[in-house]
Amino acid sequence: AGPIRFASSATYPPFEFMDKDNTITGFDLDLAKALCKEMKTECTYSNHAFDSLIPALKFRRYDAIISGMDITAERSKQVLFSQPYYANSAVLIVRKGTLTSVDQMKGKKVGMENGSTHQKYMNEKHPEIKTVPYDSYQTAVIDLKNGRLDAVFGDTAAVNEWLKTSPELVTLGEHITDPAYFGAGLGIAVQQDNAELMNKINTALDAIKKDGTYQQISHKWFPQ
Ligand SMILES: NC(=[NH2+])NCCC[C@H](N)C(=O)O
Repeated sequence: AGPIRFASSATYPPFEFMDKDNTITGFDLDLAKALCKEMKTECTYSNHAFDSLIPALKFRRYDAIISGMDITAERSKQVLFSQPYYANSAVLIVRKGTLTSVDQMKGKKVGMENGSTHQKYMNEKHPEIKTVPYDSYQTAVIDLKNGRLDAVFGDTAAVNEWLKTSPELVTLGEHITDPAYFGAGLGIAVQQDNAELMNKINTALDAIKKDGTYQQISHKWFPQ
């Protein structure tokens, strides 16, 4: 067997992004590397657009997806998910001094990544809000800053990262954890018929949680 081919959409710091040297990095990458070390397997890491990650996995271009991906019932019809490796919630961000309550979002434009659970949630739960799909969250945040969007909706952990470098942005409203849309956390996905690899990944996850490697990686990317 060849290396395990991991794919991530590297536009979502701190989970996955391109560093200054154009190398794919982040919490998910460190986690995948620790798992590969634990499994004593060679692995490769590729950058791929979020909305076609699952199709590319199904076409066997990759063996595994690690991409800040929510474990949802709908995706579980197409892929096999690992145990959750990170708890998630979602939140809106706006420019400071603009909107102060979610009720004011009616008719406003909110951006999110195409194919994300955030997009589906907004479309179904808030038809009164206009959703604008983006290839990546990075572009959506740029458009929020320059006024083309009124808000962006994403994972709290990713949003917190954008807020660090964008003092003009602020969260709006409560953190949302609707399991019908956001599932029970983030998971690694493999092809549905690859239970063998999934067992290895879950066993390796248990091992790196037990020996402290997971906590070390988590502390590096999510310092408290
Ligand atoms: N690497 C990324 N761009 N990830 C976006 C993930 C968004 C959201 N957590 C989802 O599962 O739909």
